[in-house]
Amino acid sequence: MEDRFGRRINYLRVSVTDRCNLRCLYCMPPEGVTAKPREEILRLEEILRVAQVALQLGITRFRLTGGEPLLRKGVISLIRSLALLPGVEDLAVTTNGTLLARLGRQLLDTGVKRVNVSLDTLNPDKFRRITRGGDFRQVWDGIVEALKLGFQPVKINTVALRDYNGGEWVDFARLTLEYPLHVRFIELMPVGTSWKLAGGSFVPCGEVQSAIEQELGELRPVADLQGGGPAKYYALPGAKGTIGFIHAMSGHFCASCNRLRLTADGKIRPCLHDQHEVDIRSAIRSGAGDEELKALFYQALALKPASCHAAMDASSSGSGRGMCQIGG
Ligand SMILES: Nc1nc2c(ncn2[C@@H]2O[C@H](COP(=O)(O)OP(=O)(O)OP(=O)(O)O)[C@@H](O)[C@H]2O)c(=O)[nH]1
Ligand SMILES: C[S@@+](CC[C@H](N)C(=O)[O-])C[C@H]1O[C@@H](n2cnc3c(N)ncnc32)[C@H](O)[C@@H]1O
Ligand code: SF4
Ligand code: SF4
Repeated sequence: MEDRFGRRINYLRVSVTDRCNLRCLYCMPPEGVTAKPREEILRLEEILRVAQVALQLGITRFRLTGGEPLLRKGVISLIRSLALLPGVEDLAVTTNGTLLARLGRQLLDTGVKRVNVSLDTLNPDKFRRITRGGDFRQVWDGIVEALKLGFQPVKINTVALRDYNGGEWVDFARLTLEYPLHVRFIELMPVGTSWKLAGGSFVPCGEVQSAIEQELGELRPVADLQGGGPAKYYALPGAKGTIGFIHAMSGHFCASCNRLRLTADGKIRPCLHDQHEVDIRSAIRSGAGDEELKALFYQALALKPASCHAAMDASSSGSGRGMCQIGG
């Protein structure tokens, strides 16, 4: 599929649940988000149906996200079915890692080869603070298990937050010397309203890169790692892993955007930062055929903006769905 700006769209981010077992302060409000009633959430077979239609349209890469995707009942069997669909070239999961030690083996057996794990601090107390109660050890054990099992690449997503992990960027970078981990620093984005709690901690990736280079020497650019995302990758001399930067705010990458999103409640969302959505759930439930569902994808494609400068302005008030409801 190609959109009206000539961008090739071949990637669908699928949010399989709006629930999460953490409440990261920039993603969720302190009281959590009221989960949608179960009947509003796409059933597993409905997600598969959407994926089958997407494949017919040339979407070949899929990422499961959420909320916390590994919390969704039946997610392993969903992933196994997705992996078996003809034409799927890339299937990956973005997770907070809390269930990875437990489910890693089953996940690998589905055919998924790579995982992205979110981790914003290496300090258990800070981790508890940022995630409002999470256990650092669970996530770290999950990451170690993923490496042991042979997931490749294992990427770490770290939102750069001056007041919360400002002293740790170099420690994260050092991880790539010791482990074949790919640490990506992400700029905080104004999505929903919760990000505002951490808004004052926004740091551009350039500053993180300078801090790392000052301490550990120049970062050399490396070829893109396996993936379909916007990160730019670098490495330290002799490192086993890489360091990536996702300049979502300071140098956005909309001109090469390749993706659509499917929310847990069955809406195709053309852009992370734009409130437009196309309801595919109602169509599926009223018995629409593949051609009608394809038409909804084209409708979403037509709504895809060239970029979202206004919404991505850090001074934006933020509204609409939060990251945990869109899937990042
Ligand atoms: N602005 C913007 N941010 C995005 C987009 N896609 C992913 N991100 C952000 O990038 C961060 C990492 O996303 P991941 O779920 O790990 O996915 P990815 O980086 O696309 O994955 P790879 O395929 O491994 O490259 C998250 O904070 C996302 O919100 C996008 O299209 N636009
Ligand atoms: C919404 S989470 C969903 C998947 C899973 N629960 C996890 O944390 O990996 C996906 C990604 O979005 C990132 N994220 C959430 N809110 C963000 C924000 N306001 N700005 C930048 N990244 C954000 C998280 O750090 C995570 O890496
Ligand atoms: S970033 Fe992921 S783990 Fe943290 S609250 Fe949001 S959905 Fe949950
Ligand atoms: S902000 Fe929207 S257009 Fe830009 S890269 Fe993200 S999803 Fe694509």
